[in-house]
Amino acid sequence: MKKRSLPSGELGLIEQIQRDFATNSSAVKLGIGDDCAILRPPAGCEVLVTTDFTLEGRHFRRDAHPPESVGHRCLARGLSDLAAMGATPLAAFLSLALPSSMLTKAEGRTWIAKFFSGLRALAELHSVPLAGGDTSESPGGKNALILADIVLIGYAPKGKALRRSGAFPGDALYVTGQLGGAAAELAGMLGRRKRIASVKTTEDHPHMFPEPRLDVAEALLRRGVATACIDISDGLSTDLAHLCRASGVNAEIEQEALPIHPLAARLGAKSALHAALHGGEDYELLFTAPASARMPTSLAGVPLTRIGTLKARRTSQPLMTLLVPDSGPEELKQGGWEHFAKPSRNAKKKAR
Ligand SMILES: Nc1ncnc2c1ncn2[C@@H]1O[C@H](COP(=O)(O)OP(=O)(O)OP(=O)(O)O)[C@@H](O)[C@H]1O
Ligand SMILES: Cc1ncc(C[n+]2csc(CCOP(=O)(O)O)c2C)c(N)n1
Ligand SMILES: [Mg+2]
Repeated sequence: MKKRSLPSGELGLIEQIQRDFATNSSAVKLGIGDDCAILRPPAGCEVLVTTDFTLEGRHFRRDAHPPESVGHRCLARGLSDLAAMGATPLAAFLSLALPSSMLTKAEGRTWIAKFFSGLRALAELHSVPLAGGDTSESPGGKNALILADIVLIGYAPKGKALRRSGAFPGDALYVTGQLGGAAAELAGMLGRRKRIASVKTTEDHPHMFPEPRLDVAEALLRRGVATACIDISDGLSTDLAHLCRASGVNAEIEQEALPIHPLAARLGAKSALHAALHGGEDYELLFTAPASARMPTSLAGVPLTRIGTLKARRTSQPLMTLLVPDSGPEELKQGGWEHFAKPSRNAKKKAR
């Protein structure tokens, strides 16, 4: 968002957003400015919709996260859900509640401008128009928080969207990219005394600037090989459990096959494994394909790693098993992020 015309009040901010996100996308027949947007999905496609909160104190901290990262991650969360189903983005909608001081004070206005510049950079990268939203003053006076909700509308050819429920016993299990990097970077950020003032590049920042795997998902859909898919937002162990339950299968993971992110590897073997299995917010894809399918080592420039195999559902056996080298199979418990868990549970997991 350009700094020359700083927003004043709700209408000023909306007009600024309208100017900065002007679009000539043929998918948006009517964008920001009326009671509803009018979208035009391509013929022969189904519409996919997802929504995600970005809440101060829960998903980011104003004293730890650069505002560009907050804007980027706000959109990335929704784009990653579209990628998980093989969908192509059509438009985004942003609902934003801001403390009133953020519009009246220069520091607050700068924060808002940087938030939007982070969001817009990712939107431009993936050609996603911002077609609407809502703006409100968040309650709480001096203690008011920044609350954002992003809605993503996407499309996929009729009947082709990938689901969590399509996997079969015997299928191979793959992940994109590397695991544990987001948790490792976040732990480093929360351990610092001051906010990171500016970042030179969005590359190699798995927590601050995750890269939603839209291109990989599109390539998977084109190849028609994936049977099921989910994105890793809450941690591999938790999201794999969702896929297993939805597909009615058990899973076996080979610990040694897990592609550990270098930032996690630096924490030492035990913490690195914990970050990779339970860390969350890596926004990589976890997908399945018949074991006989030929899978390339990378798709759309992103490495693919086979990390395990699905088994027939047996309630007498654990839903998920970890094959540990030199020790044998262990039950893999669902240990990722959970809202409403006791604060110490999620916090302890980060510190370990
Ligand atoms: N308050 C709600 N009302 C209706 N449906 C909801 C509500 N909260 C979640 N859901 C639905 O429950 C399902 C799982 O939601 P969840 O937020 O856990 O998605 P996810 O993709 O696993 O996680 P993430 O939020 O990290 O993307 C989705 O279909 C979602 O639309
Ligand atoms: C300040 C701060 N503390 C902790 C975390 C970690 N965290 C928050 S929500 C979440 C899971 C995904 O969220 P959701 O289930 O809402 O999609 C994770 C791993 C963070 N990002 N910022
Ligand atoms: Mg998801």
